[in-house]
Amino acid sequence: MATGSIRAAAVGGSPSLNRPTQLSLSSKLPLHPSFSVSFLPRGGRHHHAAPLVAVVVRASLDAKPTVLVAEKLGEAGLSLLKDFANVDCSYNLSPEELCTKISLCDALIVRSGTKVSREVFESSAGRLKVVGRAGVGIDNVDLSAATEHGCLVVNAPTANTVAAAEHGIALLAAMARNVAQADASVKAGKWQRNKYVGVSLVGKTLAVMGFGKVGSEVARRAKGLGMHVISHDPYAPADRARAVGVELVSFDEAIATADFISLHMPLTPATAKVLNDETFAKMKKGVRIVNVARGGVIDEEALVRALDAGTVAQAALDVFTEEPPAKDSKLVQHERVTVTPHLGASTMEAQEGVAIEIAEAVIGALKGELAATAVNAPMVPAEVLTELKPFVVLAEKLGRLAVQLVGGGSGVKTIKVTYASSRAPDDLDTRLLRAMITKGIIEPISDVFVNLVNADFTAKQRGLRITEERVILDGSPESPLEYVQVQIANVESRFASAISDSGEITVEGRVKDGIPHLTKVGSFEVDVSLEGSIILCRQVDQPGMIGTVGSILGEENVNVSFMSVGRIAPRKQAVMAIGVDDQPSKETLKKIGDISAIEEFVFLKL
Ligand SMILES: NC(=O)C1=CN([C@@H]2O[C@H](COP(=O)(O)OP(=O)(O)OC[C@H]3O[C@@H](n4cnc5c(N)ncnc54)[C@H](O)[C@@H]3O)[C@@H](O)[C@H]2O)C=CC1
Ligand SMILES: O=C(O)C(=O)COP(=O)(O)O
Repeated sequence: MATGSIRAAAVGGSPSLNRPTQLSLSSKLPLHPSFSVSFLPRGGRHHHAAPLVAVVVRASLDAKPTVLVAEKLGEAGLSLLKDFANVDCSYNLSPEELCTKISLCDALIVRSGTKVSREVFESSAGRLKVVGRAGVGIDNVDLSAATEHGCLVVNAPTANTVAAAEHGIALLAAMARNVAQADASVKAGKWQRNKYVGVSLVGKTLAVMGFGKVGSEVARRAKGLGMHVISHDPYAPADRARAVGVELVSFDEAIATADFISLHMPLTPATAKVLNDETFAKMKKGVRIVNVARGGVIDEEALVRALDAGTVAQAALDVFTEEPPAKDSKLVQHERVTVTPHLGASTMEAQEGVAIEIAEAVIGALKGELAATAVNAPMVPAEVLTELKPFVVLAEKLGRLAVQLVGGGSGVKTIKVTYASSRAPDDLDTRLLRAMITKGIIEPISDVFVNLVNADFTAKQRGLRITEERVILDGSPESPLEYVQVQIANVESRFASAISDSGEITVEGRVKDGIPHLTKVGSFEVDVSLEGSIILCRQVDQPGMIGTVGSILGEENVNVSFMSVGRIAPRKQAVMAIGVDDQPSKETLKKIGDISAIEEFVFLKL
């Protein structure tokens, strides 16, 4: 059976922030505290062969969530939101007003004009579960604080791409032909045809810095204008650039050879002030710069110096380090600078699209789905999710069981999870399972709400070290997993039999006909479906035990769903696992404990 390699990995960091650019699915995971997900068998709870149905349960059915829309959002998006939630459109809130309001909101929707700071998450006191950024750039949202507070951040990454690219091209052409300056001059009663002679675009080299969604659309359009387009993007696939007829080059080559530079990278620590005194000095004299990305990628004071020195002939800027910029900003007032007030995404079409995209993402997240555009949660593809659904439930329940077995104030620190599967390691994405085990372990012992967003962070914060191992089995890899084992090391147990021969609290489970089952406790093999709650008893194996315990429970009308006995050998020690639908009273549990053959027992809530 169990053969082959074992891979171990320690988990400690925050969840991956990487996500595929295209993803079209949502998972049903509890991201909102008033929502939970159950997977119920169709046609009765013990009809195990029946297909599973995912059911989203809202704890308080009358409590509509409240969504605060803090910046102007397209009507189509607002109307979707209003069908589902109480919508509070409050624009131009001060930071203090935002912090006050947020404690009454389940979701917040912003554009680039609202800083969603750590204070906002702290002020929400755990109620805020989703921040929707109606646009691309999430540099105005404190992602670390969101993650620490278990708050999902979603954006609308595609609907304004074309608008931003068109604005980039508009600025490029307007700058080259002095459109804004000439317009102001004519309106001031002048007719200065010689002063506003421009430069041509055709045949000039354009360096597109950042070959993502907007950058590639700008490149495509610039090619149509007859420009020679090169690009610098350390992460873009060369074949995607080649397909548009663009060569990817180094940063230095791009800035040194370009007649025009157009910026399309996100603002990150690596791109902050990437255009500065040093890099301006490497540029061709008379270079022209367009920025529709973020103001912070340019050192604005250095740009003023480069304009004054003639290194940079012109600049066209839609974005600024501080928005709005100071009225007396030298950069904004510069004669050879064309400016717009962050209009890249502002077309009727883009705003309609963005509003719908963000409304759907926020509603999905509030319903307990994981939106495709999540920024601070690991993404799990649709097919993987469908396959893993019953294992997701199993993982959480094993975590819950394992932690409830801890006793003696020993402190939970080291958790080992083993996944046994005939799949190759790369073929099994365990992030979701790890998050659910973490949820199962932490939630019964704290008031922290754990979800896919903050699971790794919360584990790290509590000093939990979770290591994952893979047991690779022979056989057909039809099912993603054979069993999952959760072990807690260096602890005592309330139920000594849960300690395996190797010294850890051990619980192991499998999925049978779509239903999660507990199949091992300590070194004892059992088989009980993980529904309702469980009583574990260690006893001397002898006839009549099942009947005795069953009738004590029956007296109190506690329905027994499953019973199974795992024993070392006939008439030796055995562990009996009893699944019960209801919680037995203390007296009933005491009566079970008083049965002379029962050496120890424990009641565990699932
Ligand atoms: N002015 C406006 O209204 C709008 C501004 N934007 C901004 O435009 C920028 C690009 O947006 P999208 O194309 O949608 O994003 P994207 O994520 O599709 O593309 C960004 C690209 O930049 C690349 N990149 C990352 N670090 C880089 C570096 N150090 N040097 C060069 N390239 C780097 C990435 O590999 C990626 O290909 C973002 O900052 C976004 O906020 C987007 C829409 C509207
Ligand atoms: O999507 C982006 O990154 C933008 O910069 C657009 O910003 P806005 O939504 O227009 O404030």
